[in-house]
Amino acid sequence: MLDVLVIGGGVVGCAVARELSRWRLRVALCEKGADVCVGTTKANSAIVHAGHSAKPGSLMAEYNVRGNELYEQLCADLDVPFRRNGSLTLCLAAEDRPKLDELYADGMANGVPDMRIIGHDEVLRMEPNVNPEVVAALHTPTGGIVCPYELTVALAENAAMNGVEFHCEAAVEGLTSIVGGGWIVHTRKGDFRTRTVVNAAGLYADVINNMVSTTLLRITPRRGEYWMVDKAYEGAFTATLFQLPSAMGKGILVTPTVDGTILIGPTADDIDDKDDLSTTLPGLEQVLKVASQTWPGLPRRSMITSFAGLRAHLPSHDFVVGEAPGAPGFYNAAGIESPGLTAAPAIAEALCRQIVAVLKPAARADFQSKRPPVRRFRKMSDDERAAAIALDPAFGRMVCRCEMVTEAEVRDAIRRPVGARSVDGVKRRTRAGMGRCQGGFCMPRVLAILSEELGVSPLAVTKDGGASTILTARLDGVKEQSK
Ligand SMILES: O=P(O)(O)OC[C@H](O)CO
Repeated sequence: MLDVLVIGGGVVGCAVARELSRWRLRVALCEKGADVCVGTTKANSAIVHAGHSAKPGSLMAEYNVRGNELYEQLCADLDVPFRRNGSLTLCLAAEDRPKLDELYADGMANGVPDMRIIGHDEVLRMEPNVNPEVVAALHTPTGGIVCPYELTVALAENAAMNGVEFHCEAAVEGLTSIVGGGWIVHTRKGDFRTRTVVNAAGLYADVINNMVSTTLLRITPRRGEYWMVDKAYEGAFTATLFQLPSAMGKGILVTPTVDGTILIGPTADDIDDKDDLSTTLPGLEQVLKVASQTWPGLPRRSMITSFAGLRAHLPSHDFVVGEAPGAPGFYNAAGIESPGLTAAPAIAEALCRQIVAVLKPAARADFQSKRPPVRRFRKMSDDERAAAIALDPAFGRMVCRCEMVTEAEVRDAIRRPVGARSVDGVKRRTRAGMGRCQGGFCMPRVLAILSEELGVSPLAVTKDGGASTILTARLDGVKEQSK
């Protein structure tokens, strides 16, 4: 029997699993998709929020500020790039100036450190490419940026190193309570008997909660559309740039990413379909229009891709974290929309504390807080590159030219714990396919390496699990696998 079954392999589920792995507990995680990080976590603004936008007194505010504090150490332990680039919330019209005071007051109430309201000249000294009509801005130096996939994969790897079992393509179909305590969780990969359950199912956390709790939840998918600007504009901004928030959220931002691109978006549209990740012409036009108010020089012709993500929005607009009413041993992490990425380490800390108080396990003396560093060719000096190639010639074979990802890195991403099993799995772990050509050059090579490493036909390799195979048939006389 398990001690804890975590449902959902997004950033919250993986953070909870990793946190629980500090203790002598038998922990497993089941994920509906073919990989971790394929739901809400895979498409968001990649921001570590300072915490001034959350309503004082809310769980969002509490976990935002605490999560932000935890980021430095967490990312250092997991070898995940994280930058405290600070954020500016811009006031672009004189009549809106009092709104900055309100945000500042909320930030103070939430315990956000070192905030300042700065005037037009100082904003432009800090960010010369910002709209020169800016009136003033709230500067929050503790704001940061992180890559959500690198973080989630790293959390999963580290949890697996510490004994957590991962089961992908294991969608939950039902739960049965066990007389005397505990749950049987019925999944597409079989039944799991467990003393406790953590529901971190993202957009589906309401469906899972409603199977067991006396308090029903209803999550609305709130779609956000984005554009990604080419790396040629790296350095255009240092800070994350928000405009003033509205009833639908923090609005369309402009932010550097840890990988050198610039992300703009998201829109905020409530929709019905929890899986509808389509982009729309009006949505993408809206992003360009609003982002141009922040960045008048926005290069419309330098977008390398567009995408949409879905936020798991509850009408209360707050996180639901803790044991669910009427369901002993069943813990929710539901309604985790923005600032969920920021809050994930703090939600994990809180849920782990609650579960440990009930199960009373001993701490693991052999917990390994660090995962083996990832060797990223693009970040090596010339001497380091030469040494890496001398030891492993696969570092000398470039797979993705845009992002400088070598064969050695692709193989490593497949071989690591909770390793990549699809082309997009490799992309999320290495950035192969995330650059200017969006995989046009590297995808066949990644596919061939996956086929070789996994020992399957190239015809069976998928883009992102399920039925998403890429090749449809073998041509007579042509070898299946190119080397
Ligand atoms: O509009 P919000 O409040 O859902 O925030 C989304 C932002 O991009 C922040 O991550």
